[in-house]
Amino acid sequence: MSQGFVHSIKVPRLYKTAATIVKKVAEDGASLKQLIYEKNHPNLKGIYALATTTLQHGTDLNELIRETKLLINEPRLDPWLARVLITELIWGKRTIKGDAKPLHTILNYETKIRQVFETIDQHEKPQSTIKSTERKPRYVRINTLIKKLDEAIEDFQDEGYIFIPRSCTYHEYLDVLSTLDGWKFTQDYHIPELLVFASGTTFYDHLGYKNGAIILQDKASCLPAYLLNPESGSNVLDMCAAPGMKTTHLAAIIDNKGKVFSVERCQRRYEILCNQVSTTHANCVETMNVDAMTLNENKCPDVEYILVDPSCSGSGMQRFTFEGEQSKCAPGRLRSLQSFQVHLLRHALTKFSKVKRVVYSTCSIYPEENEMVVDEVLTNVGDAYKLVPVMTLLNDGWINLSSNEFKCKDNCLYAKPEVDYCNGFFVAVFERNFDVPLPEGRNKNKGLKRNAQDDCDEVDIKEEQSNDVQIDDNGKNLTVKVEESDEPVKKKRKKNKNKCNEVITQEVADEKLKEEDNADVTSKKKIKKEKKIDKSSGDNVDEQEIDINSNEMDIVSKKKHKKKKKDKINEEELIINNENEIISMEIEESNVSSKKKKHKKNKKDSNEGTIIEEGVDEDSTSKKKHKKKKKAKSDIE
Ligand SMILES: C[S@@+](CC[C@H](N)C(=O)[O-])C[C@H]1O[C@@H](n2cnc3c(N)ncnc32)[C@H](O)[C@@H]1O
Repeated sequence: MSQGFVHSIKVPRLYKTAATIVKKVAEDGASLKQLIYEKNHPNLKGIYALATTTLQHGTDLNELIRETKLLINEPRLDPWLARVLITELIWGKRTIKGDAKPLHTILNYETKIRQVFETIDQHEKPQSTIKSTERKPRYVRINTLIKKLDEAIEDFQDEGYIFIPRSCTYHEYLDVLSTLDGWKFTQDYHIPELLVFASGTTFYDHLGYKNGAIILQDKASCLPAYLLNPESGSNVLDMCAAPGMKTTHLAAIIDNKGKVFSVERCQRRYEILCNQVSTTHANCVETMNVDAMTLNENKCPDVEYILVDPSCSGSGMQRFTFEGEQSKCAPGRLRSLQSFQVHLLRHALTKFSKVKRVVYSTCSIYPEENEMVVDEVLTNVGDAYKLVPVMTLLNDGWINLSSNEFKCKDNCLYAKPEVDYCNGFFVAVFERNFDVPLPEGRNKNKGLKRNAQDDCDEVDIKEEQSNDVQIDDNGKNLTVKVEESDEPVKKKRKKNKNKCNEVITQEVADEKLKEEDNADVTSKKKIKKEKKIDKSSGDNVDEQEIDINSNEMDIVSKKKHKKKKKDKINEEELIINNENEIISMEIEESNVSSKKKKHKKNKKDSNEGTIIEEGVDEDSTSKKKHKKKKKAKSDIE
């Protein structure tokens, strides 16, 4: 630990509070006024002025930060606080007083900032406010396993919401969304059970949310299950299931008739999945804590529909940040993700002889994880599958499609936040041609060295990114990560270590297949769990890249030592994503076990549900809040 930096001088509360408010307004579309009045601060006027000015100069601030490379060179500096301080320096009092470290950092850049400011001023850039299109509406999926859609709409009307009937065309619908405010709500143009409320509408205290009747799920995340559209009574496989948003959507689509095999490799996320399944009364779901690459027809018989929604870069989730440009995904990481995605999708397409339709989705906007994955797999499967043009499935009501430059042409869809008012997303729909036999041979995994820890990490990073976007202004059990947004990915991954630690190669997968064919499934699961826990206590994985090479092994063992130390002092921070409705929770070991108990209890008493976003025990909440406060405090200092 660095000895030179003393965490004693606090950032003035005015700046700290303004930064928190700006963040919430920019990312979540929360109401500025409401947030201001919530704050019990002697200088409300000052905060209001500072926050509004910061928001008004969003574009200029982005440019100033980019040109000065401020956040690149100062990764510990909270970006929101930086914006507030620059605002004070340029448009406010023109000076900042105080001895806290972030203030000094900004002052060190003052000359540079002013120089850049001169140039952007000369260009007479328009000073923008946060555009309404940058605010994501609040999507509420009605869980039709618990409540009928028309009843839900009526209930909301009884609560005072004003229903705008479903639009006739997609363009008309987008117009409605652009003006959706206050108490208005409407029905999604494509997905009937999805209702859309004004940005910032909160439901964390809503009874329906608590009892699983309503699910806060972004439209993008609803598209895969909607497009897979399994028939009631059929068997469905969700290969990458946690935290279970799409699994439970699938269960609702088949009306709990048939079966959803819901597979999650990471144990920590598996527990969350089980909780979500139980809360939402998705009784047709059979959860499996295994690697999807080990699945076959014996384990998941008669599967006709498969959803492949693998870990990805999460680049589609970053739009709602204030950042003008996205943080780029390292090429190595992207390659590794792509290779993993290809293997998983190919497995889905080739190992289940009865499958009719497979949907592949990512919340990435990189062609490397989308068109390029689809193209590669299409080459492997030949004519045994064809892509269904998504445009026809959506009755011509979509705007952004995959690129014609690829083999998959414009058959797949992209959701674009600035157009579709939802997260960035990609979906491809494959349909089986039973006239052509499936290609023979193994799904070779040579060079594929992803492990369960990687998956937990990948998702966590994505979730953290999306969490920055999704924080609810009501904030129940949500973490406002003011200080950490620019923390390097490497560090975040370190934080999110958990029990899963299983290197998956083809050899391992094959061995598992053999073993499992001979073993009773339940006892096998137990053994696996024990194995994982054993490994996690001694092992560790490289935190930077998924492809571990021999040089990195040294680093790994050093990290082992560091991590052990760190683990003792750090509580585990768990961020759950439904890729859209995110919750950040700090979970202590005890919570994990109490969750397990809770899950068991829920199974017994299906009327009592725990809520995924809230999945923390009530009595531990205040403890966590305290810890959270402490952490935020020390970080900002
Ligand atoms: C994008 S998330 C899935 C989100 C989920 N479909 C939902 O809608 O709630 C990807 C998940 O796949 C899991 N995963 C990654 N590789 C896997 C594998 N080989 N087998 C099973 N699960 C895997 C990750 O741990 C992660 O939870």
